[in-house]
Amino acid sequence: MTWKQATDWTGRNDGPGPEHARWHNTIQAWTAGAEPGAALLGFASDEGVRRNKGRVGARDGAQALRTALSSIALHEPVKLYDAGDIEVDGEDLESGQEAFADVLAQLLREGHFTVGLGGGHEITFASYAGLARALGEDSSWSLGILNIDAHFDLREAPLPSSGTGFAQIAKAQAAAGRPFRYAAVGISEAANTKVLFDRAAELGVEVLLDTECHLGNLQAVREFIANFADSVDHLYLTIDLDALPASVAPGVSAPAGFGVSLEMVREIVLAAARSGKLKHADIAELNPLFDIDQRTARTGARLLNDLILNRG
Ligand SMILES: N=CN[C@@H](CCC(=O)O)C(=O)O
Ligand SMILES: [Mn+2]
Ligand SMILES: [Mn+2]
Repeated sequence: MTWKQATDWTGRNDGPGPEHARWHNTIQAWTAGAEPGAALLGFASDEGVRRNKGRVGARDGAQALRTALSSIALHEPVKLYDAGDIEVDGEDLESGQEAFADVLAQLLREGHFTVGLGGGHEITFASYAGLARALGEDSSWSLGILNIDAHFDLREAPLPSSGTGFAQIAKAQAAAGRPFRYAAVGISEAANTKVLFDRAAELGVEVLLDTECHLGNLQAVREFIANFADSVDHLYLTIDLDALPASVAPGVSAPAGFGVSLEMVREIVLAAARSGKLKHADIAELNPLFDIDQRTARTGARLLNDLILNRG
């Protein structure tokens, strides 16, 4: 594991001052004790997708998201920090997740809103571990996990992977005597076997299918998110870009044949951001090797920008 703290931010520059603000001339390298703001932490990992027999390349996802964020214009003052990347060494995913959790816990304790940049969806167990560390090891808090994803990622497998994250979290929460509160939104019946649906039911997972997530159903979807957020102390939002249609997000390991529209995913992201409960978010599965003209990276970057600017 390596913590690469310095990352480059460059982009179109139209001049000085807040009227020309973009991400690249606003974001600063994070230093300990900085005034609270939104802090990015990358997780450069291919190992979860490799173990899950997917097409690898997500390791470079965090940097591709930064490139896509760079020239996005900022219309209001915002404190943005980049805490760099935790780089997984070879097959040692577990040390990387541990290191990510450590740095994330420090950022959370310093009062930042934190944003994890994957990497495959194995980032979710690292995010959870960091949140658990920052919230404390007792059982006095409840954490709601809102996953926008075509997949449950509730696999039982000999090794942790990008497909096992929420099963790992369920076990860790049970071991700590805390409830497992998991809402999965955008789930595809075609992309999850009956075994996975049965496991989700056993674990009390709250589910919205991809076919239910459309703008005609906006009120019900908003209520689903609001009810879920109301029922927990803290919210963690995780966005797997493969929830989006393959035309919008081709640069992922497992592109969706149907998918949830970008408008709808943005509504879900905004509902989570405005809940007043959101502590941490991450975005996963961007694989630049399969992206077309930065389509997936730009979509992910826009969602992150809107999430960060709409926190309530
Ligand atoms: N991160 C999760 N990935 C999916 C991959 C499915 C596929 O390869 O089709 C899963 O394990 O279910
Ligand atoms: Mn996933
Ligand atoms: Mn997925």
